[in-house]
Amino acid sequence: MPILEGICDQIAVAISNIQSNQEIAEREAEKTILLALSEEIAALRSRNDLLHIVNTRIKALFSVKEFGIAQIDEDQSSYSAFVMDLTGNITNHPGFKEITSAAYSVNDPLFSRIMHAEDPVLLDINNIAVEQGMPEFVTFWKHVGLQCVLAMALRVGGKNIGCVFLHINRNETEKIKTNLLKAVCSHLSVAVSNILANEQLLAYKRMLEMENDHLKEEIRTIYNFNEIIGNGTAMQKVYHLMSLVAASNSTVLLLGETGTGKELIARAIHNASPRKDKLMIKVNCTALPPNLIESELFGHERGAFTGATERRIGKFELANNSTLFLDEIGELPLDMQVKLLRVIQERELERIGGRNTISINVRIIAATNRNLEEEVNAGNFRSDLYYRLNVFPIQLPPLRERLDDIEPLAYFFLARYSKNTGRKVTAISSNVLKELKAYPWPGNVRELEHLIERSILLTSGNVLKEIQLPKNVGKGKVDELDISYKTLHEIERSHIIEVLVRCNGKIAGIGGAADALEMPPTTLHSKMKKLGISKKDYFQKK
Ligand SMILES: Nc1ncnc2c1ncn2[C@@H]1O[C@H](COP(=O)(O)OP(=O)(O)OP(=O)(O)O)[C@@H](O)[C@H]1O
Repeated sequence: MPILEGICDQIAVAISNIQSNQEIAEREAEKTILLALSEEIAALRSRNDLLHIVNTRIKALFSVKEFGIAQIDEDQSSYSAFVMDLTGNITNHPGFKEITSAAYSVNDPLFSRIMHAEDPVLLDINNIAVEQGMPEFVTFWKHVGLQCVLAMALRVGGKNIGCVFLHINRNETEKIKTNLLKAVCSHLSVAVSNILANEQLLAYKRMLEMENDHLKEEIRTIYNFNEIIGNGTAMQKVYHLMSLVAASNSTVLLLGETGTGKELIARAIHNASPRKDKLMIKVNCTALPPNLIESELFGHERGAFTGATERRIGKFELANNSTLFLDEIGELPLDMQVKLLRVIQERELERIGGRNTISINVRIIAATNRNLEEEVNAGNFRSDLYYRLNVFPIQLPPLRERLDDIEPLAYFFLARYSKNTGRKVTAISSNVLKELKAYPWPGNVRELEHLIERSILLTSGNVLKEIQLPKNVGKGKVDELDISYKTLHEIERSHIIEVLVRCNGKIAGIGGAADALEMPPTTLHSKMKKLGISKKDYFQKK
């Protein structure tokens, strides 16, 4: 017998060894599963990601037929579905949608039991009494014939955040490894918590984006920047700066290439300022010969100089309690720069030939397409005036850097000039839009405006299918391009027209354009004839 006992002992040891080895192997397998799961769970961001992982990994692990994860809602008094398995037949039952979209009280007897348990709770659905306060989905479970549901609380840092429900067949319940299920649930808890945090972040982001859109809209409407077209990033920056400076009295310096909308922006700033009830006064510093600029800006008394037959109020005085827009400030002659600086600093002026000092309250907006810093370094612009003007610079982007704005601008001008010309051109072909976006626009928005105006006149149907863009225009410096953009003939013509406008159309005699241009009236007449300048050019402009 002792031999038999010995054999039995050895068999027992062998069985025990086999069992231990099996357990070790199983534990190793579980560890591998959990490790893989934890890596996947760390990477997931959305409910769909979670659904995918549960469907592909966890379901098979515990022979789960269907599953659902519930979350405790923000108010902490109810719970509702976080994710639902939609792959099984249960989804086809009437009432599934209502049951899974409802919220239930965290104090119901079923949920309380799950939340207070440390281990998974096995629910035999047939035997659950539908007592008072039981959530409605229990009746639904009975109705659709679920056998057993294994429920386990989800917790993060000791705090209940929801629970998982696993539908399994009765004969599978024995095989469930409680410790593995608990470990999986702790991973699921982290996943649910991460997803909720991520969703909250996205919600904040969306809210901020909406607020931002709203603020942008508010800026555009309150400050009435509506007539300015273009909503791209570059223009958004401009609108933002405009809204910051509009209400103040600060001097604004608008910088940007020709035709980028400096005057438009100056008007919008004025219209958004407390001075909006008075007209903004504009002075174009290139339009007048040096000897007229001073009188233009500061006015003159009668008899102050030859030709001063009347007292003249200068633009500075006209702009009192309003805004003075000094366009092309970079062209102002050096001696005028000194005078301008003095008036800006002292806030008072004297008319030419006058004896009284006149106090003025003027807000200055200056604009230039020159690089004023370079002009200062070259000695063409006084540094002290530059610092006085450069209080709040706003740089306007060239059109070639605002590709997103080209289409809305083109349509804006299409609507404007179709209306003006009585044509019904309502669309722009995609080829034309492509061409517009590829062109470097040395003359910026003004050039686009003129091109659309011209093209409308040449179009017969209601779609703009052809445009004539200048050839061989590179992306070089705009100053260089300007030369090819405006001919000498055009410059001379527009300069003479400007002077005629200032001189009220008077050509000869004291205060006449010939005098201002320092040429005999006969020469001016013949030049006007050659350049095709007629009365309508300078009287209409006024
Ligand atoms: N964003 C815009 N939306 C609508 N129209 C615009 C826009 N920018 C410019 N324009 C139009 O383009 C033309 C030229 O604009 P504006 O005269 O303001 O440019 P500018 O930069 O002052 O030109 P310059 O430097 O040659 O004086 C105007 O008819 C103006 O209304």
